[in-house]
Amino acid sequence: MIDRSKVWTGSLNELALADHPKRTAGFYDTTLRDGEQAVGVVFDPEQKLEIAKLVDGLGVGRIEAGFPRVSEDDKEAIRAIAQAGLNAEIWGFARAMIPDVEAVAELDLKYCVIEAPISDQKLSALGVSREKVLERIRNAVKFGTENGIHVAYFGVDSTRADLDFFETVYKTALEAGAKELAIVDTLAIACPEAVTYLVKRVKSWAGDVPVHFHGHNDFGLGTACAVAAINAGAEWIHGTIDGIGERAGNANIPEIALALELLYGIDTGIDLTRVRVASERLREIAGYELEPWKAVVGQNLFIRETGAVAAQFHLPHAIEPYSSELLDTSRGIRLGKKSGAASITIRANDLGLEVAEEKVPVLLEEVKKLAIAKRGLISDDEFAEIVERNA
Ligand SMILES: CC(=O)SCCNC(=O)CCNC(=O)[C@H](O)C(C)(C)COP(=O)(O)OP(=O)(O)OC[C@H]1O[C@@H](n2cnc3c(N)ncnc32)[C@H](O)[C@@H]1OP(=O)(O)O
Ligand SMILES: O=C(O)CCC(=O)C(=O)O
Repeated sequence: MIDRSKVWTGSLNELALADHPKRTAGFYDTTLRDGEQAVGVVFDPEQKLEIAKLVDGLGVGRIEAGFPRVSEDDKEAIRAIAQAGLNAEIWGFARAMIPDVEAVAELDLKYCVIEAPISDQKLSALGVSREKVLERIRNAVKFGTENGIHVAYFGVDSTRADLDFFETVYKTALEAGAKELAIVDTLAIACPEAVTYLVKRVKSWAGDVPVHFHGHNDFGLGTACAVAAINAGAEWIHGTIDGIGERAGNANIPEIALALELLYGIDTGIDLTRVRVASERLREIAGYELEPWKAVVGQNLFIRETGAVAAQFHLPHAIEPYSSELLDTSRGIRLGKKSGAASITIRANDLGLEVAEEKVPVLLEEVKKLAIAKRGLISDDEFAEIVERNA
C-alpha cells in the first residue's frame, strides 16, 4: 500500500477523477517472451529463471514464462520457472496451432495465451483466410481446454481488425472454451481513446470474462493506453520490465504501476521499492542502457544539478512529484555549470568538507568554470581540490 503522505501530486487528479469507477489492475509480465523479442536479446534458461524471480518479487499476478515451440532452451526455462514455487500464475504462449498448444500441455502448464492474427493485413501476409484462421482458433482453443488448460485468446493486431470480424473471432474463441480475452495493439496504432472504446465495446458483450490489454510503445503512448484500458474496465495489462521489446518496446509495467498508484489511486500490487533493482539487473543481463531521465528507473530522477532547485532541496515536495523513498532510492546534488550557492553548501556538507560562507561565491565561480571547460559534471575529487585551493 502506498504511503500517500509521500505522494505530492496535489488535488487536481482527484477532482478530475471524481466520477471514475474504482478499478484494480493486474499485471501479466511478458518480459521473457515479448521482451526477449527485442533485437539481439537472448536469455538463457538460468537467466530466465532469475528474471522470473525478480518479476515475481515485484508482485505481478502473472508471468508468461515463454513460447515452448521456439526451442528446447525455452522449454527448459519454462520447466524451471514452473517448478520454482513462484507466487505468480505461470503462463505459456502458443500460436493457434495444435503442436504449439501440445508443447504447452506437455510442460504441464495450467494457463496459456493462444494467439492468431485477425487483421486483414496480417492474414494476407500469412496467406490465411478469415475462415481458416477462425477454424485454427476454434481447434487450438478447444484442444487447450480439453487438455485442462485455462486459455486466454489473444488476437494479434486486433486493433486493426474489422470490428465485426473481431467480435466473431473473440466469440468463437469463447465458444471453443477460452476463459479470457486479450485485446492486442500489436503495432501500437490505437490512441488511448480508441483503447477505451474497444475495451468498453468488448466488455459490453463479454460480461464477466476477464479482458487483457497488450500494448506497445511506438508512439510513446504505451503507458497512456494501458491506463486507458484499466479505466475502461480491463483487468489485466500485459507489459515488460523497462518496456523491453520489439521496435519501441512493450508497455512498461513499472511505469504503468507508478502512474496507476500515484495519479489514479489504483491498487496494482506492485512493490515499487523493488523496481529499480529489478530494472538494473535486467539491463545487466540483457545488455542495454536506459536514458538517465527515464521515468521510475532513470539514474537521475532524484539527482539535481540546477542551482535554483538546489535552493529548495531541503523541501523535497517542492521539487519532486513523489518521495524517492517510494522507489527506495536516494536523493542528491551534483556540481556543474548549473550549480548555485546552495549546491556548493549541500555538496560540501555531503562530502564533509568545511566551507566558510564567504568562500561560497568563489567556489561557485570555479565550479562553473571547470564544468564549462569539461562540458560535464565536477567530480568529488575535483570539488575537494577547489575547496582546498581556496581555503
Ligand atoms: C507467429 C508469432 O507471432 S509468434 C510470436 C513471435 N515469436 C517468435 O517468432 C519467436 C521465435 N520464432 C520462432 O522460433 C519461429 O519463427 C516459430 C517457431 C514461431 C515459427 O517457426 P516456422 O518454422 O517459421 O513456422 P511454422 O512452420 O511452425 O508455422 C508456419 C505455419 O503457421 C501458421 N501460423 C503462423 N502464425 C500462426 C498463428 N498465430 N496461428 C495459427 N497459425 C499460424 C502459418 O500460416 C503457417 O501455416 P502453413 O504451414 O499452413 O502455411
Ligand atoms: O507478433 C508477435 O510478436 C507476437 C504477438 C505479440 O506479442 C503482439 O502482437 O504484440
